Amino acid sequence: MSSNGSSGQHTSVDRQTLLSLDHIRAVLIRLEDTIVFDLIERAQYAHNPPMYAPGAFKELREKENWEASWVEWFLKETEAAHAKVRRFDTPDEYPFTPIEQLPKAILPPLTYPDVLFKAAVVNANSRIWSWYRDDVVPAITRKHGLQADDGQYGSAATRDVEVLSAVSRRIHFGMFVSESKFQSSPADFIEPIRARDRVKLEALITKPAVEAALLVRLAEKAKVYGQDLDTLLAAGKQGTAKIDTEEVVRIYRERIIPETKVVEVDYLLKRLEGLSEEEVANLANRR
Ligand SMILES: O=C(O)C(=O)C[C@]1(C(=O)O)C=C[C@@H](O)C=C1
Repeated sequence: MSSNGSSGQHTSVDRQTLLSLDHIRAVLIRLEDTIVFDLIERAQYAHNPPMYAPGAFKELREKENWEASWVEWFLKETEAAHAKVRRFDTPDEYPFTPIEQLPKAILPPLTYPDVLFKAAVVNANSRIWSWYRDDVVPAITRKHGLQADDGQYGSAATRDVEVLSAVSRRIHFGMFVSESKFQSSPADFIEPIRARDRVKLEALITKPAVEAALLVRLAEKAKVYGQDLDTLLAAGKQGTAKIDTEEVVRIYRERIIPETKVVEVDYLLKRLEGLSEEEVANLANRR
């Protein structure tokens, strides 16, 4: 959700656009490209297990007083710079580092249109980090050998931070999807929210045709973006693909889409928090 950069202190996209499902889905589709490219970038390097193990580098412990992993330290360093330029002031960006450990923005805050219901905002980054570390990284780097280590800890961590940022943004966009769906028919959601009925809420937000089309499109993107055009053009034969198409599709199917749905449902469960009976009744009567 970029700002217009002017001194007017307003952002460029209005509330109605932000809540339009077409706009939201266009953002999600664009993020597919970013995520596929970022995965390809990370897949150039080996798994490098020490990067993900807490306390694995004595230099980090001694020089930076940092006991967690190398990648988490680099996330904190990167996010500290980004916090200063207001990245986490926008309603679609959430840090992996606890916000209280990050510096304040240098410039005064921008005003964003009130789109999300503030009390319902969720942060899924600790779960995203766990499955990225334990599943995504080993899967996309398997071609270098199981648990292989090429010592490229800086380059690989830079790519990790890029993948994690794009995946996190994509997943937290689920809150905009939820708000949009809620606004279009609040009455359908109120009862399952009050009954804490996750299954019913998940059924209300799930669109199997959208998911199916996404996975088909994604397979094509992974195939096209991951092909070795240099070998094809120079030698007239297929080179080695830069990424396993099926792995990219699996990561979306088993991780990214389900996590987006968890965020959507978690958001909805908190969507009525702090509202009076009258306010909920008004929502229920809105068509
Ligand atoms: O596009 C939507 O309606 C979404 O809720 C997003 C999304 C996704 O993660 O891509 C998640 C759930 C739906 O079943 C379809 C797609």
